[in-house]
Amino acid sequence: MEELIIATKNKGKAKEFEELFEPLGFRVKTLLDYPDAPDIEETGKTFEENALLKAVGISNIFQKIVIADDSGLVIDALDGRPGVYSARYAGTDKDDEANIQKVLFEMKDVPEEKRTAHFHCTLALVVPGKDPIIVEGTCNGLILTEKRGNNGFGYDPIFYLPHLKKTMAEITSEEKNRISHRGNAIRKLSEHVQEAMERGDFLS
Ligand SMILES: O=P(O)(O)OP(=O)(O)OP(=O)(O)OC[C@H]1O[C@@H](n2cnc3c(O)ncnc32)[C@H](O)[C@@H]1O
Ligand SMILES: [Mg+2]
Repeated sequence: MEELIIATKNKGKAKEFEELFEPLGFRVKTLLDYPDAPDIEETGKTFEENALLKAVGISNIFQKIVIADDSGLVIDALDGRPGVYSARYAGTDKDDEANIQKVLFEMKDVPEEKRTAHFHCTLALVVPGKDPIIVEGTCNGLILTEKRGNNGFGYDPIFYLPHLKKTMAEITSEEKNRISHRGNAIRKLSEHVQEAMERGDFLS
């Protein structure tokens, strides 16, 4: 079985990558399996720049095929914030609760029809010695005024999917993978990964 390294330390993302890539015949490893891997600073101004920084940085260390995910919540009424700063919006890195409370506070006077938002995911696939491949996925929704549901991670409890009448934290991970920004991006990328496998890029 081919091993795929995902350059993430986010447990929620790691679970979704496993669920989406393992049925395709890959053994998914993340940086949670390599605790000594360095933190790559996300100094980019776009999702693409940060995804590339993480994928290239980790691929250079392991000399293996690496995928990185840079993602976030883009809220129209907040001019696109938190955007690339989604993980650290409230200051400390990856404090989901503080990030949600900051968004809810900033959105407190925004009427329902203006609470539109989307999740964005950019994936970078780096095969050593080859040009990187970039794909994107999005998922549209509305920002609620309070949290609902316990599944998922990050901003899922305040991200409402009107067609399902549920938040991203009230649906199962199978349902989330079918419709999410990450699911959509991974489905696009999986074709490139299969092609790399057929070319023999995984043999090293
Ligand atoms: O950089 P890595 O190690 O992959 O993990 P991270 O959590 O820092 O990931 P990002 O830098 O890409 O920041 C993305 C943030 O956007 C939010 N986010 C991304 N995808 C999400 C999803 O599917 N559901 C809810 N929130 C999400 C969440 O707050 C993440 O921490
Ligand atoms: Mg990050």
